[in-house]
Amino acid sequence: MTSTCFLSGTVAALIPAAGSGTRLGLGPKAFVEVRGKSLLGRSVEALRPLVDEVVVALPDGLALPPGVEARAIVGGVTRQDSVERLLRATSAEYVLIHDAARPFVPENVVLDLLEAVHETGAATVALPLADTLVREGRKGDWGDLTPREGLRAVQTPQAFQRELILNAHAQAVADGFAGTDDAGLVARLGGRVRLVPGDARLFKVTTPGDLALAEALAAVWDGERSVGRREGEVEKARNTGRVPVHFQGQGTEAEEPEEA
Ligand SMILES: Nc1ccn([C@@H]2O[C@H](COP(=O)(O)OP(=O)(O)OP(=O)(O)O)[C@@H](O)[C@H]2O)c(=O)n1
Ligand SMILES: C[C@](O)(CO)[C@H](O)COP(=O)(O)O
Repeated sequence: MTSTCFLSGTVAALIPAAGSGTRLGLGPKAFVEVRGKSLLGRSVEALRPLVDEVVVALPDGLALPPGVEARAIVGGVTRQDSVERLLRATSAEYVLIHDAARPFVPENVVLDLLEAVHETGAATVALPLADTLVREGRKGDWGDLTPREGLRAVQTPQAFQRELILNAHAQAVADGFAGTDDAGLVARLGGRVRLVPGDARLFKVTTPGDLALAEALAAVWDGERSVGRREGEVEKARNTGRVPVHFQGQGTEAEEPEEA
């Protein structure tokens, strides 16, 4: 059990990392390195101090990169399959589902999410849009303008009571519904999903251009860590009771572990 003031159960970070990275074109994306550290390693490193255990879904036949401290299982054919397997591989009361492909995770965002999930059972980070939005028309020309007010770009991490999101996944399978994220599976059943303000640094590394951006951001991000600023923030949060778990480093029991 946790020693939180706002969550009374264990929390597992579940990281789908079993994609093939087709759009990036450098092999399985989670293993691609930015300034000497894999995207997966960066995601695990950011979440591990804030949760009870970290479980990762990997492509069949691949092992965790050296130094990445997590439990690994074999992922599925789609992201949704991989997440469903991860959900069955933990018995934690709460889960934080996070794409390995989003390597920069500000801890204040995670703490906000965990606070929100206590109230609603489901929460995601979502970013207001800054650009004008238009649907492409004929011959690649300007089509219909889409008002951007109220629109949000959905990111990860997303936080859930595990039973709630397990049920939403089971219902999606039963309905043959393929979603693009997990919060949407709860929302399609009428469940409430709290939106927590996102962060531009949580962008998903998808195309080669994103990798260049990640390299540039990593230079700043790693610099902050090396002077202890980010760890200091976690310590401060822990001392004020904002970190929702004791972090003893122990895992929770898996229902159907399929070790990678
Ligand atoms: N069968 C799959 C497909 C995707 N993912 C994970 O889901 C996250 C988001 O997926 P995406 O960015 O689309 O990654 P890829 O599927 O690797 O990329 P692409 O679609 O370009 O092949 C990634 O961390 C990816 O590893 C997964 O665990 N299992
Ligand atoms: C889950 C997600 O990151 C939320 O924005 C996104 O939908 C994943 O999409 P992908 O095409 O599987 O990368």
